[in-house]
Amino acid sequence: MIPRKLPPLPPIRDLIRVYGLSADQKFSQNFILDKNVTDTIVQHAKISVKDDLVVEVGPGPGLLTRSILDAGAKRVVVVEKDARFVPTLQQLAEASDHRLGFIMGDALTLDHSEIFKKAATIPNFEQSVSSLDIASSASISPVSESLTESEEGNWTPLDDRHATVRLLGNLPFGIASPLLIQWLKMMALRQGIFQGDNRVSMTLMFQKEVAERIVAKPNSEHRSRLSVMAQSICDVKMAYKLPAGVFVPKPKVDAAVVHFERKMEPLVPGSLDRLEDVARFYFNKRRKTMGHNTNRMAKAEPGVRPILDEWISEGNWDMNMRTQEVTTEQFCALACKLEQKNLIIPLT
Ligand SMILES: C[S@@+](CC[C@H](N)C(=O)[O-])C[C@H]1O[C@@H](n2cnc3c(N)ncnc32)[C@H](O)[C@@H]1O
Repeated sequence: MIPRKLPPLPPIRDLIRVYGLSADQKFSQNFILDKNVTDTIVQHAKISVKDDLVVEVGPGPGLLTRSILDAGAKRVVVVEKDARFVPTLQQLAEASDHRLGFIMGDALTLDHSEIFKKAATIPNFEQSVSSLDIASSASISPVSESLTESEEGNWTPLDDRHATVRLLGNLPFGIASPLLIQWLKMMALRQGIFQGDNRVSMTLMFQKEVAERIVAKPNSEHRSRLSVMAQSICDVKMAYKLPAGVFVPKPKVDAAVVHFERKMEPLVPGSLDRLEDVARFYFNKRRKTMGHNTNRMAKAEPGVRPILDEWISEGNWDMNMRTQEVTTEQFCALACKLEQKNLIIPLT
C-alpha cells in the first residue's frame, strides 16, 4: 500500500505569522518548526498505513500532524485546547484527503468516546465503527490486517476485533505528567482509546528530566514512582533526545521523546491505584532502606504487617537495599498482595 502524502502546504512559520499564532505560555506552547524533527518523532512512533487510529494531543500549528499524515496514517484525530488553531487545523483537514478530524477540548477531561465519534466521521472508518457500542469495552475496529505484520511480530490477535491505536504528542510540559498518569491508569483498566485487546502505543514528548524518570531502571538515580507505574504496564524506551533550541520559544530545559508499548501481560492485573500508593510510600523516603520504609508502613497501618512479612520472605529481601534498587516486579508483587486482601496503605 503506498502511503498517501499531503499536497504541498505553506511553511508553518508563514501560517503562524499570517494567523497571529504566537506561542501562549498559558497553554505551555513550545512549537517545533523543523519538519526533520517531527518526521523523526513519527518514525519512532512506527506509524504506518496499517494503523487503525492515530490520536495526537496538542497539535498546535500542526507540523507534527503533517508528519503523521505524510507517514500515511489513514485516520488521525487531534485534540487541541487553544481555539486559535481552528483555521490551521481546518486547512490541514481539508488538505488531508479527509484523513484528519479535530476536537477542540481539554485532553485532561475529554471523554474518549468523543475521539471514536470523530474517528467515525472519517471515511473508511464508518463501517467499522457503526457496529461499535462506544460506551462498551469493545475494540474500536474490526481490522486484523494491521496486526499480522506487527514490527515485533509477537502480537497475536485473539480475534478479528483487534486494532492498532497510537497516541502521540509534543505534550504541554505543564500537564505532561498528569496526562501520562491518567493514560496509564486508563490503559490498565482498558478504558477509552486503550480499550479491549487493542495494540496500543504512545510516543510522547516530556521535559528530559521527566523522560529519564519514566525509563529509569532499578539503581538509577532517576528511579521514581513514574518509572514503576509506567514499566508495570508498558515497555518503555527513550526514543529521541532534543535540545531546548529545537523549540520556539526555547524552553528552559531540554526535552525527550519516550515510546511506550502496552505489555501484553501487565505486571499488575487491573487498576494501578494500589501500585501508585505503594510506589509513592516508598519513594517518599527514597534514600531510606527497605527495612526502614517497611517498618514505617507497618507502624502507620499495623494490619499490613503480615502482608509485608510474606512479601519480604518470598522476595528474600536484603533489608539494607534502598527504594531505588527495588524492581518494578517487586513493587507489583506487593501491590497485588494488598489488592487481594483489599488493604489500603497510608499515603505518606
Ligand atoms: C508544546 S505545544 C506543541 C505544539 C505542536 N504539536 C508542536 O509540536 O509544535 C503543546 C500544545 O498542546 C496544547 N494544549 C495545552 N494544553 C492542552 C490541553 N489540556 N488539552 C489539549 N491540548 C492542550 C497547546 O495549545 C499546544 O498547541
